[in-house]
Amino acid sequence: MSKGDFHKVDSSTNFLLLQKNSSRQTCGNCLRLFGNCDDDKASFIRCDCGDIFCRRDCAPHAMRELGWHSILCSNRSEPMLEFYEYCRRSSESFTFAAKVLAQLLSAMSECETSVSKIQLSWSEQFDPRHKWSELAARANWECTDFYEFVRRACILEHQIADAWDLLKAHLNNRFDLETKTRFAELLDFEMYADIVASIQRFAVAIGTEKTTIPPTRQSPSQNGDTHPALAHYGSKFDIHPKVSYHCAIMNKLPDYCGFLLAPILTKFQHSCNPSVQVEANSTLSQVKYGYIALREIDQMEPISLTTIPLHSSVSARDASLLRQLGKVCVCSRCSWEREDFGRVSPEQMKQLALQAQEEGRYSEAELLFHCTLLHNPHDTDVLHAYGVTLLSQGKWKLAHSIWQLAFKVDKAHLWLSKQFNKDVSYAAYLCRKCPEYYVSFQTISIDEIYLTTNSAISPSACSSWIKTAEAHATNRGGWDTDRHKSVATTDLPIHEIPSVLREWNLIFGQIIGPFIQERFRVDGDTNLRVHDAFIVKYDASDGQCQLPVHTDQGHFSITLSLNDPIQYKGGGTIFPEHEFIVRPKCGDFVAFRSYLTHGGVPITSGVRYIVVAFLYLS
Ligand SMILES: O=C(O)CCC(=O)C(=O)O
Ligand SMILES: [Fe+2]
Repeated sequence: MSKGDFHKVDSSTNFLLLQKNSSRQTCGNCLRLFGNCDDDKASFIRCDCGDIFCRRDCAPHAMRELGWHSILCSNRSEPMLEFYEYCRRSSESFTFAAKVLAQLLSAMSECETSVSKIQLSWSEQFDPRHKWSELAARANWECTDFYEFVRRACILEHQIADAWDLLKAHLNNRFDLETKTRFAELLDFEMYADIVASIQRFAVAIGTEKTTIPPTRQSPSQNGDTHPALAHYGSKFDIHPKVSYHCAIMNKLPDYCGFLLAPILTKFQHSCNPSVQVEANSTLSQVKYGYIALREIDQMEPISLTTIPLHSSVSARDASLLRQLGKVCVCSRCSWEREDFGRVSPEQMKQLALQAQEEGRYSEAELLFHCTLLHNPHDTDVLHAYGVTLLSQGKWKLAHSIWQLAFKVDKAHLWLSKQFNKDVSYAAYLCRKCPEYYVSFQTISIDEIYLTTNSAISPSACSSWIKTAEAHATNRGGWDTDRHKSVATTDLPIHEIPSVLREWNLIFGQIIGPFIQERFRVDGDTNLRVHDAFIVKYDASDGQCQLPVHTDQGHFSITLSLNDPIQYKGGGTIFPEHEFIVRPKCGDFVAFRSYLTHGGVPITSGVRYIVVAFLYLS
């Protein structure tokens, strides 16, 4: 499989289970999250018990006469209320298992599948050799006393028997005689205990939301094609209240909403350097899922996924795995972190570095790339990735020099040659002892946000830049929309438009450079360089009209208006933490430190053109 390939898995035995304590409005069947807007409110239906379902797809499926939710609904059922309360106090695995059982019963009521076929397929898929009570006792086992372990397992055995009694009492009331007879073999303690054990062993936490940290603007080629949900899938948690998986998840994952139980999870081995991650499609009433390759996977290489959260140290991961699977991991990442370096080949080091980079563990990635380069100093792909990791840590100067060095090694490298051309296109500004500039300005905030006020660039130059950019866009078949990954603008890089580049370099040397040096107190003899500079087009009627809140890549950023705010409605650069929107007039710019959170306010009519530049000191 190549990196990013998605492999769909066909299986009828997949279950999505909503985390019951989830306070948000989530469909109990497909886990879709509903917002507060009127459209969302109209698209779900609330059962009297409080659970909600998508009105169109999931409600007819789950709430029909023998739908899984109707089978388990606590409304007007004393035993069911007691069951849920008991599970809350003992183990949530019992609730999840009841849902799985109800889904099996519901599927049976719809087709002619025999009970024995369902039982057989369950044991083939989930291999229920392990007793839940022992699995759960091990999951909570911090002491080494075997008798204590056995004592706990006995208590847990009583718990599952009590839970089953309550559930069975409800199901006995719920079904008529004919249905009971038909389902008899499934309404069996052994089957229920097998389901609980499968959940304990194999269910993985899944989430649907992205992180709330403001993204950084990065170009796609710098970061590879990271899958957006990387951190959110494929982590497994002990489903037992004594192991605080709420805390485990809340601390380590940005957000999540439930669990997936699927046969494929039983087939792949765990690795702390996994080759795939599981993805579930939660928009349909039926669960569809598959796995996505996180890197190139050789045909002979066994596929692996993670069954624990990966953001912890090797000792914490060892402890989780021991509790979960009764063994420790010997993957290359664990060997590296245990400082057993002899077991890690240079190729594995490279892979670990790339993994660390994708997961945002940049200092670890830097060290790994460094060691990889000791073995092979001329690997230009590694040099490229090494630069990206340095850049992500704000080491702009070092990153650019590594790329320049790498370009000298391989002048045919596509990305490196593009970067080289860009670097040599932009003039550097050499900071002086006493910079001179004639721009008047206003201070917007004590956090050093400055707005120029006397048209740093003439309005006629601005309109000629717009005309040239539009002509350039027409010639090349349109504006660029994918130069930046997480926060994309509709833009054109300045270094690709020669006449604009010439004028930019003049203005940068005469106005912008001295202004930045003076306002931000940059030492003399330091070079101020351009990491990226581009013309952005916001169009209210077509394409992009706003930019989400983010931080930039550089030491300083500027946003320069190429047309006047009267030519559009809305717009401007917003600094949400300062509760301020800055709207420079044509030819003026706002300058700030790139780490300040900011965004582009939506325009509601007209077109807004700006120049954005990210600058760094070298
Ligand atoms: O629209 C704006 O004023 C902000 C643009 C910006 O922050 C960017 O392109 O990085
Ligand atoms: Fe920005």
